[in-house]
Amino acid sequence: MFPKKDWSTQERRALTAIEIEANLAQHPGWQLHAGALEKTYRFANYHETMAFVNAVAFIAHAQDHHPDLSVHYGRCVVRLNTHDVQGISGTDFECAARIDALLAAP
Ligand SMILES: C[C@H](O)[C@H](O)[C@H]1CNC2=NC(N)=NC(=O)C2=N1
Repeated sequence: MFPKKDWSTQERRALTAIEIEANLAQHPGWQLHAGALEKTYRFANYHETMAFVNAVAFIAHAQDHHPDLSVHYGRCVVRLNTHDVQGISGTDFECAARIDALLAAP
């Protein structure tokens, strides 16, 4: 029903610490924490938080890249890493940008 594709244009390899720093500078609010990219999104209430969570799940399915989500009443913590390279890849940053775009002003 929902399209799924190998969407990443990124080479599947672990980025170096310098590459991660350079990418973080282009992705406001994201930081490296315990081996993953992490960002906390805040919302007015549970309903808004869950709307965000469901939109992220839709992206994750379509892109076959699935962030860990920690869901709270007015907050969702998103964590991204790439299992097969045991690190952070360009795919993680691409996914981070797509999640941020959900909340960008039209
Ligand atoms: C086979 C499949 O593409 C992989 O297992 C995908 C699935 N979703 C994933 N999600 C995340 N966050 N990292 C991965 O490395 C990953 N790998």
